[in-house]
Amino acid sequence: MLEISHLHKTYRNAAEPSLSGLSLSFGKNIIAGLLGPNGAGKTTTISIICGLVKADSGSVKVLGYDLATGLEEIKKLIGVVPQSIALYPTLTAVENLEYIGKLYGIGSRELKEKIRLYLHAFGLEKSAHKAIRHYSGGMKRRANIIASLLHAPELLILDEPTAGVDVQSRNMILAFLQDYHRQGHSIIYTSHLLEEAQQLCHEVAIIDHGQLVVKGKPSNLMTENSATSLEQVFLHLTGYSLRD
Ligand SMILES: Nc1ncnc2c1ncn2[C@@H]1O[C@H](COP(=O)(O)OP(=O)(O)OP(=O)(O)O)[C@@H](O)[C@H]1O
Repeated sequence: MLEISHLHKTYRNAAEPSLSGLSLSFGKNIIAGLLGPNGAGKTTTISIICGLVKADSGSVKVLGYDLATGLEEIKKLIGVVPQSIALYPTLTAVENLEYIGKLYGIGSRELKEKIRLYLHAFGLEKSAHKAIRHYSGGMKRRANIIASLLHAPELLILDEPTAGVDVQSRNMILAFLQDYHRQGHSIIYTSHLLEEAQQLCHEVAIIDHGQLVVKGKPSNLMTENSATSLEQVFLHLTGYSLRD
């Protein structure tokens, strides 16, 4: 589903590159984890994949389409859940979702039904007509995910979807991701919660300083590094020094 080759990116006025020849690939129909310490380049990579940021060089293929020539096709096939909440705070969940669904050209009957189903699935039906600014952190995150699902993306990309939410919301979000995968979709997600990634992901790529450190199945990485957890593998390979 994803092939990244020799990706370089240095932001304007930045002293250091954010990506320094990153190469990695993930096969189709898996839950993949993109992991790394703060500043490793995860969000930059996601932003390039979805066309928000332009790489300086290198190539990216998403679901068989080359980013350089097929961005419009790619946009139709992927859903991106950003780290920050991308909803209008003064609008209700239904108003936000209707607006986003219309941007995707979804017919109004189908859209209403999808919104109803997803609000129910994400436990938000009672707050459907409440302004987003009155939502709790967990509710905002759940609504943020629905916004990226309305067009039924083949590949769902989520940037720290479970950051800062309570255990109940986290549990719900992870169960949804597993269900979405079972329905035949692919998922790429980033997280700093390595126990979560170990349980959820079929494959993980650990990146640091804008380069791939290692990629593989969590269980294989643990065996290869004589570790009993993915967190041990992560610390072993990326070190203990603070990054800020
Ligand atoms: N718009 C920008 N302008 C300049 N530098 C940036 C910009 N966005 C990110 N960076 C820098 O690029 C590097 C990689 O950042 P990025 O956000 O991709 O890392 P990350 O792995 O997602 O980190 P985190 O886990 O903290 O979210 C960091 O050094 C960051 O400061």
